[in-house]
Amino acid sequence: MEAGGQDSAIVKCDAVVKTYQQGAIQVPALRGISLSIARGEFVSLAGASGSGKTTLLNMIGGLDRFGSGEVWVEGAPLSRMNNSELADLRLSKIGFVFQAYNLIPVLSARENVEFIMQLQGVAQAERRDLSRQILARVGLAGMEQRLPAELSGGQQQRVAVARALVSHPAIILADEPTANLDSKNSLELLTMMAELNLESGTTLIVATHDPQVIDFTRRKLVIKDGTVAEDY
Ligand SMILES: Nc1ncnc2c1ncn2[C@@H]1O[C@H](COP(=O)(O)OP(=O)(O)OP(=O)(O)O)[C@@H](O)[C@H]1O
Repeated sequence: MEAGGQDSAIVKCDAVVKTYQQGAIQVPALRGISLSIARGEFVSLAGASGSGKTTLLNMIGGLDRFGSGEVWVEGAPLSRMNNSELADLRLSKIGFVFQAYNLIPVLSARENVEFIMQLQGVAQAERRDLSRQILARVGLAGMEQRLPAELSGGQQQRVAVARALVSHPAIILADEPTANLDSKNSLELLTMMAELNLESGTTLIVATHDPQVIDFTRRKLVIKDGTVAEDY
């Protein structure tokens, strides 16, 4: 589907299939996912455990390869990128809020936020400035020097969101960002993400089981057995 890259979608998937190989067994995770997400949308990916939400985020984020179909990010087809091009795409366009990329425990909140910018080659003075601003923006002014263990779960998630946001990625992919948060902290985090979405036009794609998150997002894609079962 060559035209997939030409329209205004920031993320587009066409018939994406992903099968994991576990020893001799093939585990189908995505069985033909097609979707289109416009710039600036705030979308939840809902669905039962094992339905394929995390796998889909991994495909969109260029973290893993799909078997067939195509994923376009800002019009660029990921299947045609080599690993180093995928790494560039992740670093330049995508912010991740994933449990698997938790905060680095020996780095302060500020250092955690600066880490990605360091990889991106942002100069130190600018890193300081930007990390201070974004931490203030997520309500953590005065806590910049704290280690993750010295912050609450909700505050740690705010640092993770700040880290994902600091370099203004076009897209933020979040996997269960409210896991381990109570409903008050979840709502605060969601409100903050929604404000940032409106202010900066960042596209947010959030995989979740949490009904509070699903209610909150403007668009909901329900994933069932590796396909899009509902889009409303
Ligand atoms: N690395 C892997 N190797 C083998 N099978 C995998 C792997 N990762 C995921 N799967 C399988 O792929 C399917 C989809 O998994 P996925 O993690 O995408 O679901 P999910 O909707 O994110 O689930 P959850 O809500 O529990 O996180 C499941 O059957 C899962 O067991």
